[in-house]
Amino acid sequence: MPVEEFVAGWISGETFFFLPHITPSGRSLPGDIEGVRLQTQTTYQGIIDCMVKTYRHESLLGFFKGMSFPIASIAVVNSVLFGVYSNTLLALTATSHQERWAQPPSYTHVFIAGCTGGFVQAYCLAPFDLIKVRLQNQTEPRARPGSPPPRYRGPVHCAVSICREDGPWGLFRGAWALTLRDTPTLGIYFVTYEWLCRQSTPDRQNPGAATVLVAGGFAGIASWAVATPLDVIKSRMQMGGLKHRVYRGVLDCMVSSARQEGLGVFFRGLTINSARAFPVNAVTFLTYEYLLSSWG
Ligand SMILES: C[N+](C)(C)CCCC[C@H](N)C(=O)O
Repeated sequence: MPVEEFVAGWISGETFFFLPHITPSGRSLPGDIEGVRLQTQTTYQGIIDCMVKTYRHESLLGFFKGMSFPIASIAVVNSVLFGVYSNTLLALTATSHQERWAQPPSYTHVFIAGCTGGFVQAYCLAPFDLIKVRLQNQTEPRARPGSPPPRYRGPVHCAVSICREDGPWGLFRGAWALTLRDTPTLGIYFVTYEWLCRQSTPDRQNPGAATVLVAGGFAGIASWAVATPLDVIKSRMQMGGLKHRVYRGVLDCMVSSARQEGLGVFFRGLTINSARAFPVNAVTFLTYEYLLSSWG
């Protein structure tokens, strides 16, 4: 099993976060917290309102809540996604990454490989994502003398508390919704990327850097656009049992959210998810392709 795809996925997942001087405010972290809060809480009127309130109550640090853990986990998860995707394509089409532009696989194969990568990565992502969502939903201001301490003191404390309260399986709360979100949408992710690259590149040639950036960015937007309804459900299921109500399952969560808040609930966080998806995925694909081609 070729491992360079896993390594390239590992590095490319992280690159975006190491470019703060190039994209000072483009780091995806603030956007991420707004998305999660808009989806799970009903006190915000929109992105701007959520940002203003977060800043007022929690200062700038509020925007970075729950992010140290995901940054560490992004490398692992991206490595699993790209590694499993590429090795599944290898199994289906008997072409290695280097041969793939010259002998392009069918879109069906790309879709199946993307779904497989998405399915496997969802289970690696589940505990990290749960901890992120739980920490991001803590709206208490930073600890002040005399004020009650927040429920979770940090990622490790959060993980330990969940294990203590719900057992180790508690870390996989919402994992099924996450799998439903990621399996088809990562198929769409790779199909969009391949399709856009092939549209703007002469037959059987490697795409240029600009093409990879644009195709990667739009692949991110397309997959987030389709994933947003299930992203809302996933975040709500992960918060179940805390201040929020417990749902009997994915369907129950969908029906009762729609009944109480209207169909618009499924599009909460869509704008912010798409805005962060473009730069993150443009850089991810560019780094991935660059690394694999330079390793020959
Ligand atoms: C499947 N889903 C849409 C959820 C994510 C697809 C893109 C993955 C990328 N690491 C990102 O964070 O944007």
